[in-house]
Amino acid sequence: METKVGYFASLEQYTPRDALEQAVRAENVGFDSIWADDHFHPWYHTNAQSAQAWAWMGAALEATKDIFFSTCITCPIMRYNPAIVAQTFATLRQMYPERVGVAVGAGEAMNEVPVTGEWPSVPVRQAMTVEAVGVMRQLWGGKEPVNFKGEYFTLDKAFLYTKPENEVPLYFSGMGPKGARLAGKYGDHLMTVAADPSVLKNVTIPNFEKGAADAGKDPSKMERAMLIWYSADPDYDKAIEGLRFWAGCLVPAMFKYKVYDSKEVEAHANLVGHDTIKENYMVATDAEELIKEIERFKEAGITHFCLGNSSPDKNLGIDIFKDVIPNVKD
Ligand SMILES: C[C@H](OP(=O)(O)OC[C@@H](O)[C@@H](O)[C@@H](O)CN1c2cc(O)ccc2Cc2c1[nH]c(=O)[nH]c2=O)C(=O)N[C@@H](CCC(=O)N[C@@H](CCC(=O)O)C(=O)O)C(=O)O
Ligand SMILES: CCCCCC(=O)CC
Repeated sequence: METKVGYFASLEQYTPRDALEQAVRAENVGFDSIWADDHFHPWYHTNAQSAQAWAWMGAALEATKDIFFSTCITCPIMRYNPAIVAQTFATLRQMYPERVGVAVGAGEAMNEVPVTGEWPSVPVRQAMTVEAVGVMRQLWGGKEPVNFKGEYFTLDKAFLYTKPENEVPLYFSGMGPKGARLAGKYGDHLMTVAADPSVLKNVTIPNFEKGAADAGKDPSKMERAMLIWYSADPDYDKAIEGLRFWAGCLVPAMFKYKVYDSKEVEAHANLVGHDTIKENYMVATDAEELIKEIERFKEAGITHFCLGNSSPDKNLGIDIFKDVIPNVKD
């Protein structure tokens, strides 16, 4: 499968207008896709943003020429009703055929708790996500109004009048082994986050492939997309510190406990050392180093990169890919 290089235009880190300008620049540089985080609260507090992803996508699709867009990722089970997620992405895909996908996952406390007060366990949220995907697919494909009474969601003669020309490609996020299996079974493609390449190769991807095979699908035709942040700068220490905004994602407690106040997340993020940041994200002083990093993950089986630019100079962080993209494509 051909390698795709996508740009993650963060709505938590940059203003929506700034992220839109980055998307335009990234398309001109030759990226294959644009991905946007779908958040209510951000992963950092100081100077953070948190624009609504779907509103932004409409504007960004119009401002660009033909590049593919998806969220990375949307949680379709709590603050959003899955039927409304289905309607939103059907609308965007009808307006921009072949250019729109959606990625879904079981959610994060910082996006759901502030507006629902609820935070079910991981297994419950995973079961809700599976049911939500079923709801979305029934609506996208439905030629007649749909009645459905599930454990979590209900459709009562629900019909999508505005339909995409074909089904919206659905990336399913799996970070743990069970999540990856569900991604294979219920998604069109895998979405995951950067991890040790040996974990991706020996745990995440095999679980994804097993889930796909169990559902009678051919996993070799399904993308394995991965979000990873990078920072490029001629000054190595400056490049590492550029990634501070995302250091909270490296604190496992953020996923296990009900942490939803961005000031609290930031306090944890500020305790993360440079070594941990270096080990988990891509830090580079030139294009050559970025190419090597991407190759490590390609060897682990990743086929679609969603690259979050946390470089001190964000334009440099985009333009450097003129020298990276031709060298990582097969
Ligand atoms: C927590 C793991 O669950 P999993 O289903 O694998 O992954 C969850 C993620 O997909 C979501 O949190 C997702 O919403 C995060 N996310 C995101 C994900 C991604 O791949 C790319 C980009 C993004 C950006 C983004 C996200 N979310 C948003 O809302 N908005 C965004 O923009 C996991 O580890 N699962 C394990 C099972 C864990 C488990 O069940 N644990 C037990 C306790 C065990 C113990 O005590 O030790 C429990 O909690 O009960 C698995 O194997 O699946
Ligand atoms: C390990 C980080 C996964 C979630 C990242 C996120 O929500 C920011 C886009």
